[in-house]
Amino acid sequence: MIEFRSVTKTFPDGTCAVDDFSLVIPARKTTVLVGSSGSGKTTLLRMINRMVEPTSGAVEIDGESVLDKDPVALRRSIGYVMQNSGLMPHFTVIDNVATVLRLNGTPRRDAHVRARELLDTVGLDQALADRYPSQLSGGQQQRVGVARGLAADPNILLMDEPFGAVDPIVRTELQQELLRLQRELDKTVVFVTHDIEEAFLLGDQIVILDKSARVVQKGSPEDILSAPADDFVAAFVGADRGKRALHLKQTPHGTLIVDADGRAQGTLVQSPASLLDAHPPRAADEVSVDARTAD
Ligand SMILES: Nc1ncnc2c1ncn2[C@@H]1O[C@H](COP(=O)(O)OP(=O)(O)OP(=O)(O)O)[C@@H](O)[C@H]1O
Repeated sequence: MIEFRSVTKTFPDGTCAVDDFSLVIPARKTTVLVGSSGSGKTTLLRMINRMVEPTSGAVEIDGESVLDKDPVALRRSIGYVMQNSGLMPHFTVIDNVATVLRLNGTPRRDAHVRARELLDTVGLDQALADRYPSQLSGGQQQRVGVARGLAADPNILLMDEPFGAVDPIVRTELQQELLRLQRELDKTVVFVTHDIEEAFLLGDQIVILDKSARVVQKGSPEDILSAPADDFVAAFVGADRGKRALHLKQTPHGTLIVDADGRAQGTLVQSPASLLDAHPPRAADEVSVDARTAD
């Protein structure tokens, strides 16, 4: 478990990136920090591995302040994946993945064996092992970045907009891979994005941030969608528009589900009434219809 307690970060130029931020990040779940540019997401992430130190307050991992840990050892024990992969251009793929293991003292041969296993883990062809980063596509580079982040088998994986710079198709592929990896590896993942769709897809816990990392709302995707805390969140998650604003439409052949533009999104395969009879709701978010999507 990671915990922020009343954390503030003011940079030397006076910029207050984070103001009195508190949050519990549960172990073995994915927590997504989502907010617009400059809301302090990266600063929060970097305070976990001490790449940035708080001005006041505490960041704890399993009850121990990160400030009591050796910063280098701490950084090597936490996986970190950046937007532009952050690979070393003059290192081959295999050497990039093996870097942390080598720094931790693993002999070269063993580090390479483990690095090759990691290429499999992230779905990369072994044939790419001896290439340089510039000889890979953006999506492949991000996979190498993830493999490198996982190399030391960290309990915690920090991911800073890791799929921000790849095209939408590859992005969807990488998101699905991350969901698969998370099911297999069971890490504590802290993921930063400004994309609410990505947050809803990947997050067990979503934290919506405004300027200076003010927490506007936190909860599961269901919590947030069913009860947006205010107009800012409702607008941010698009609860009232597009494919999230769904209506039932009766047709001669059955009930359709249409979006805000009237486009068919799916069919109703079980009526809400029979669903409710079978499973009385405990919370508003459980009142849902079983829809077969059109695409
Ligand atoms: N080293 C620094 N010195 C001064 N100000 C900084 C520094 N790093 C970040 N900031 C400022 O702190 C604020 C938060 O930055 P941060 O990078 O954490 O936001 P972010 O939400 O991750 O943004 P983005 O989505 O654009 O990456 C911004 O106003 C930024 O300009």
